[in-house]
Amino acid sequence: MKNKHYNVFIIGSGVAGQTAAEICRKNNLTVAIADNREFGGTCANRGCDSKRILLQFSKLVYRSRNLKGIGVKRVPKLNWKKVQKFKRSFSNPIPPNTEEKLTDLGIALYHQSPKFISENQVEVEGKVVSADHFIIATGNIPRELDIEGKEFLKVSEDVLDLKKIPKSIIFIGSGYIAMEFACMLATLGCKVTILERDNTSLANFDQYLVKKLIAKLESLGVVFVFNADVTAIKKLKKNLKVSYTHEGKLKTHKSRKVINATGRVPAIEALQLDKAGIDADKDGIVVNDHLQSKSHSNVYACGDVSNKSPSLTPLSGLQGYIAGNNVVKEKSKTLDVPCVPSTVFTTPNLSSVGYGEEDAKARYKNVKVYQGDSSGWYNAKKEQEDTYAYTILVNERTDEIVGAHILSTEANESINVMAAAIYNKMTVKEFKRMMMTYPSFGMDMKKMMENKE
Ligand SMILES: Cc1cc2nc3c(=O)[nH]c(=O)nc-3n(C[C@H](O)[C@H](O)[C@H](O)COP(=O)(O)OP(=O)(O)OC[C@H]3O[C@@H](n4cnc5c(N)ncnc54)[C@H](O)[C@@H]3O)c2cc1C
Ligand SMILES: NC(=O)c1ccc[n+]([C@@H]2O[C@H](COP(=O)([O-])OP(=O)(O)OC[C@H]3O[C@@H](n4cnc5c(N)ncnc54)[C@H](O)[C@@H]3O)[C@@H](O)[C@H]2O)c1
Repeated sequence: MKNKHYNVFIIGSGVAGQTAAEICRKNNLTVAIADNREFGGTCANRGCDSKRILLQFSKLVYRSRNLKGIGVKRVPKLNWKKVQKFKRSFSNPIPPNTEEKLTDLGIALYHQSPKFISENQVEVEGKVVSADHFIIATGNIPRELDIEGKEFLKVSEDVLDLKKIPKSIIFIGSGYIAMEFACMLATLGCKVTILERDNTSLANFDQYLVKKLIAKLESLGVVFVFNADVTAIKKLKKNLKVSYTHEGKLKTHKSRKVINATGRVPAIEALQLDKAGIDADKDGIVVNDHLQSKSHSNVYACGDVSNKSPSLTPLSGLQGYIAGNNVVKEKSKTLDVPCVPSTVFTTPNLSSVGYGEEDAKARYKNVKVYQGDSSGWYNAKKEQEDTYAYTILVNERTDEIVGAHILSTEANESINVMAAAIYNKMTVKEFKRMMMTYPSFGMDMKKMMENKE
């Protein structure tokens, strides 16, 4: 078997792996990167980017429907084949472009899953490769459901590649993935059923807003079954039959497709981490604030696969930057993330940054909760949108904004203003002093923080 040696061997070519690889290479280290799928990672190939391209079409249909009869004559009919072609015009070039970029930087590429065979060696493509440092950036993969008929389950990337809108679909789970796709497919005429094990959706989001989002999706035809425990899937002639228990009774529901949206887990199984003494738990590879493995100091982990959550693209990029720099100069960077904004890209968006109500109340003695329904406000009414609401949390002692949660058609953008405010420890008074454009959802946020009594 041939032997090779690099200063740094990186596993995974998503945003985390690529960011780390570029930093190491630009600092004149010899670098190799391995991926067992198409280069470029989840977000660009089969996640965020492709999703938002598809969602803009269902949003167009949704918004035209709201304005039908008051200026819009006909709701647009989509040519799904062309929508998919447009999506592929973004995703197809990702793997060759990524490979070209990395090769041009002088980085060696491997197209297989490496396996650790010792503390500083992996076996890949028939070679034994050793390295001074390893960076593991393998991301997350869909959680496997161990039920009868699991071979009939599809996952998020199958939804992204749908050749046509199915007549009916079941999502198991109601987190980010299920809610976004359920919204898209229901808007486009698919009968959507959600079977959720918990008693609510999006458990980590503000539940005052989640309730309103569930009601919105129900108005689009989505059927939610909470406290449902899926036990089996059986193939019928055209449909799949899902069996589940609900309130102590065994029930069944049929649909054309069944999507496993029960969460994503760290992609570590193929790596033989035990051979190198690298510790991992259910959240991923156990790392310190320098993203260095706690059990093996020459190994770093970054992105979704590290045990530092949440699993979102901007945080993976940041972690790749930290891991890469720490390989170049040990302990030069520390992960310190004050607040990470995120959005569930339903229509309307549910966006969140900073503390939730419960955590804010645990952290601060007195928390002022500004909460309300803004569906009667100009910005919602002009779009004929019936769902617009907010929860904003303020530390009463200092007047500092500590959390913001918004459900609106533009929440994905307006939450970034709130992220800047929280990051810079702005008080309500300072926030209100800022000039903003008019009319805008930004201006609305000042009004949200008015005392009603
Ligand atoms: C449908 C969907 C929608 C999403 N939408 C959003 C969104 O709107 N906003 C957001 O912020 N985040 C979103 N995410 C999450 C986001 O995609 C991830 O947080 C991000 O891509 C993680 O980047 P990463 O580099 O850590 O991992 P990844 O991008 O997953 O890269 C890991 C790479 O490692 C490779 N790999 C895995 N195992 C091995 C192995 N054994 N050997 C070699 N290579 C391996 C994989 O093939 C992959 O290329 C979404 C995810 C999904 C699935
Ligand atoms: N807009 C975004 O930023 C975005 C979009 C998609 C995905 N993501 C990332 O991908 C991750 C995975 O998304 P996801 O939606 O798959 O997971 P999730 O963790 O957000 O939600 C999973 C849901 O499935 C439920 N569940 C778990 N096991 C179940 C079972 N056996 N039966 C029924 N329900 C079950 C959970 O209670 C939960 O509600 C997210 O956590 C996020 O990090 C982000």
